[in-house]
Amino acid sequence: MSASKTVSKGSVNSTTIVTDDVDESSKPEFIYGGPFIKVEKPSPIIDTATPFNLELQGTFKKSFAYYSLKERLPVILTKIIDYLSREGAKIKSTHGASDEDIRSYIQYVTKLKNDLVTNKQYDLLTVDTPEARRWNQWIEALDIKHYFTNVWVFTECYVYRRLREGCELSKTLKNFDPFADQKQKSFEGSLELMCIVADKLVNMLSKSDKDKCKSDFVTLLKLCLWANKCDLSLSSGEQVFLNGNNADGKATASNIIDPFQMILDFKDKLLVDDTSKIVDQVTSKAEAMMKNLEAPASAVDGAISSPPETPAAEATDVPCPTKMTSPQHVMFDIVCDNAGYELFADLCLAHFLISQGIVQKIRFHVKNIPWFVSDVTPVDFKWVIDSCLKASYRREVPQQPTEAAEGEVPPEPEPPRVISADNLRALAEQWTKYVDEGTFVVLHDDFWTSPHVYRDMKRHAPSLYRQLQYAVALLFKGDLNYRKLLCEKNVPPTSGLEAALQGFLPAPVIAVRTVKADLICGLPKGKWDQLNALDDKWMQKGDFGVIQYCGKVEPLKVADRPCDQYGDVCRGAGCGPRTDM
Ligand SMILES: O=P(O)(O)OC[C@@]1(O)O[C@H](CO)[C@@H](O)[C@@H]1O
Repeated sequence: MSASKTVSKGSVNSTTIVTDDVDESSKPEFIYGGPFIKVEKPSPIIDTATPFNLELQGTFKKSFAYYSLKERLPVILTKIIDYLSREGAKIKSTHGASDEDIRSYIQYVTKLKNDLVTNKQYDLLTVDTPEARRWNQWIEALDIKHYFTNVWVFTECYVYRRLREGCELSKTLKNFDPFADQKQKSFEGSLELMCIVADKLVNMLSKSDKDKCKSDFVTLLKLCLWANKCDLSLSSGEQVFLNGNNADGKATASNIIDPFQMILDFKDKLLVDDTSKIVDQVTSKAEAMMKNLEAPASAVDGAISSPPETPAAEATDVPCPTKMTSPQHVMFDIVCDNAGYELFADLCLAHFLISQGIVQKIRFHVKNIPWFVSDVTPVDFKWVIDSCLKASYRREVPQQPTEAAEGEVPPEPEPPRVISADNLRALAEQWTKYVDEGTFVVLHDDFWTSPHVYRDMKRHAPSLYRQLQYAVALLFKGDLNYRKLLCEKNVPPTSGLEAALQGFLPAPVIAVRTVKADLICGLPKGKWDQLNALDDKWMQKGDFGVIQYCGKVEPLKVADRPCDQYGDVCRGAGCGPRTDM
């Protein structure tokens, strides 16, 4: 490891990036009463991969966390700086910002990047909001407050939270999303894929027999999985093409990329496939819940579907969640990941579940603030549906001519295949209705943009935990959710999901994720070694995927803590009419 820091030019638009090792061992230190002298301190960086059963962190030099903090995240920050410099005029006119506002944000991001690459201690947030104060308490409670030395997920979340703070501190940039353009471009680049999927989805929506329904449900789960390849944080903002190789990934004049065909082509890359179990369990649990809702409360074994002693409750009031032990609706929850094509795929699954009558509501959990470049925010949720609604697309693809047998007249050429946005627009129209009538509910709890792993949700966000307990199942999309489900711990790859969740059991968990970080569970014995032998970077590329299920659930009892809104005076109802329970 070099004794002194070297600074070299980074690859992105000539912005300077510190590219040597994070090395704290040779910093001069002041000894009281003496001159500045060199004090050798042990380097925090260890030349190894993350050992099993430890949390991922940037100090393991052979881990993706190290590479990510050293190379990827600084590039993401540099791109924001470049974007602000390049598109300053546009940003100023959209947000009514001044040159000074843009300059201040650039300075803010530049300092953040320098602090990251030199492994400084986290700064406290300076905005004064209850949520920022909570962040500061979490930071203050840490034993280790350095970017590389603390747990990777904390550092990454902290960096995205700080990016937000830069906007919060500005008078004019409060609604600025530094990733909005990238998300938009990625959506536009996937338009043809969405048209192709929409054309097939319309044939899955009319009420079908049990077998077809099951096979379509399985297919849509797999569609959702491979849509998770389209993640702009892994690619540092570059557009991702679905069939792997970015250069070859574009559809050409005569070639169509069909996401349904990809499901078949990628069969061997799906390392854990619990889809059949998921479909059986979700459908039977949903059926049981539906019966429960239809039956009068007294007829249902032990279930209190409305709270006891609620004389003043309005018929339209939803009982207080602290007392309610069964939900008001049969609901399926999607903890979303990326906007654009991935959200589109989630909406397709949601639409299918509603139209087949499997559940009555879908709750989409999204991020409150711009997050990991391409994660869905409430604004993104709306523009994705609106953009589908307005989509205009048409391409005629010539069909391969059929060969004529020797001596026979060649058959008439097939007419070209027409790919258009007609069905896409029709679907989006229905999604708009679903949103308006509350069949699709968009929720954005602050917990999703906290640095906490899901084991700790009950402690940090008890109301959210309780809210999740009413779901038939929780579909966690993507790699970041997976890391938080596994408590950011490099568990032995053959350990089961239930053990890895460490007690996070609000409702059945479905984890759907392409592998983009070096942790995994549920693999068959020997598989991990076999994949490592073929490519030691296989866990960093998003080429492989898992669809995993844990059906173990903690029973939902009357809460032992008072109602969030009314405390001890809560009479069981009166928390206001809610659509999300
Ligand atoms: O959650 P997603 O979108 O599937 O992936 C998020 C991701 O790009 O971000 C992390 C690093 O920034 C990685 O774990 C992962 O590759």
